[in-house]
Amino acid sequence: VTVEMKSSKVAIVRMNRPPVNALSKDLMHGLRRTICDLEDNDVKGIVLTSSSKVFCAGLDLAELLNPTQEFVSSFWKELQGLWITLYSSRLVTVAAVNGAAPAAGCMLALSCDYRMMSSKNVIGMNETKFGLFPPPWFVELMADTVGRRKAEMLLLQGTLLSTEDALACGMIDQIVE
Ligand SMILES: CC/C=C\CCC/C=C/C(=O)SCCNC(=O)CCNC(=O)[C@H](O)C(C)(C)COP(=O)(O)OP(=O)(O)OC[C@H]1O[C@@H](n2cnc3c(N)ncnc32)[C@H](O)[C@@H]1OP(=O)(O)O
Repeated sequence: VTVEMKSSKVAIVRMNRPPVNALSKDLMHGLRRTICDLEDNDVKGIVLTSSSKVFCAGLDLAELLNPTQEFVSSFWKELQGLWITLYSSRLVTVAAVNGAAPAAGCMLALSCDYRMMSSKNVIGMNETKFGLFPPPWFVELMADTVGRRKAEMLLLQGTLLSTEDALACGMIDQIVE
């Protein structure tokens, strides 16, 4: 995770785990620590974005291949901790979605106060496409953002929306070129 101060009050927080910012346990820990440190330093707002062409590919599936029970438990704790920290942050949080944002990548964006997204990208929770279902708090985030029925349809079908369709249903707030 890298931090660039745009002024004394606004920080650009970039996920920097090539090639796709898959959320490993370490990346989730680093993100949470970064947000907490900025909160402790009188910063007012952050822009969460990526240093590569993918915003965030969601959870690191490689780390979740044949894990021990202990690892899954600590991974899950880190995921929940990151979500609670970002969602409930006192900072003004803006997601600048500058690449694909599937699954937990979408969760990160939906946990922010405002979402802008570049065109020709995709965002959504596609877990059902590979036999998983998003955790309940992912579901609530989506329902709070786009409405319950729309969320049900998107989540059941594991739909990834284009930037334009995401704007049309309120999943994002603005398209930025
Ligand atoms: C304990 C938890 C239990 C349940 C949780 C349920 C909730 C789950 C939430 C999730 O987030 S699951 C993850 C869902 N993510 C995806 O479906 C995204 C999959 N990836 C893609 O669609 C694409 O990779 C892309 C993000 C659109 C980027 O495409 P691009 O063409 O730019 O890159 P490429 O596909 O060639 O990938 C490069 C490289 O990265 C590896 N990769 C991609 N995604 C992941 C990932 N999520 N985890 C780990 N690794 C990933 C991919 O395999 C390539 O690796 P390689 O170069 O070694 O082949």
